Amino acid sequence: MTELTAQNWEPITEASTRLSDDEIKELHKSVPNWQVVEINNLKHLQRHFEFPNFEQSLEFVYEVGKKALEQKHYPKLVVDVTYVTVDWVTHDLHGLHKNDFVMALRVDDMLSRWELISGEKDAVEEASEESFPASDPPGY
Ligand SMILES: C[C@H](O)[C@H](O)[C@H]1CNC2=NC(N)=NC(=O)C2=N1
Repeated sequence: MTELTAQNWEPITEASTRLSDDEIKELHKSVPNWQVVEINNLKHLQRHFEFPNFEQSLEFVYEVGKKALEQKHYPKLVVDVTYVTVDWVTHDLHGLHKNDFVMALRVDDMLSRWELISGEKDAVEEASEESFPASDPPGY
């Protein structure tokens, strides 16, 4: 099979069609932790992520949201205290497109760096608190 990569994005045009079941099966091999689910006769790509607390769930959703904004391809995000569900579908095509698999792969790539990302954030917060203590913000 041709390996899916995070760069495989294709613009949706009038010629674009949703994937066939065989194509879905093939692309699914690149993101095995995601599930293909059928909702109201439409196939979606979903993954459930667990986090130790709501803060982490929210940070994760924010990072996924930034990826979505970069690409203007938007997921359904369900945030609960200790889990997040990410759901991709290409609404314009009423089904799955390769792009949904590309986005899933980008989320997986981001997750593999997740500890690093949250670690860096903590460090940044500490540094800015030192420079501008909450009791004495700049300009006050
Ligand atoms: C014009 C605009 O780019 C399109 O409507 C995009 C926006 N983001 C989208 N996101 C998703 N998930 N599916 C779409 O069909 C879609 N369409």
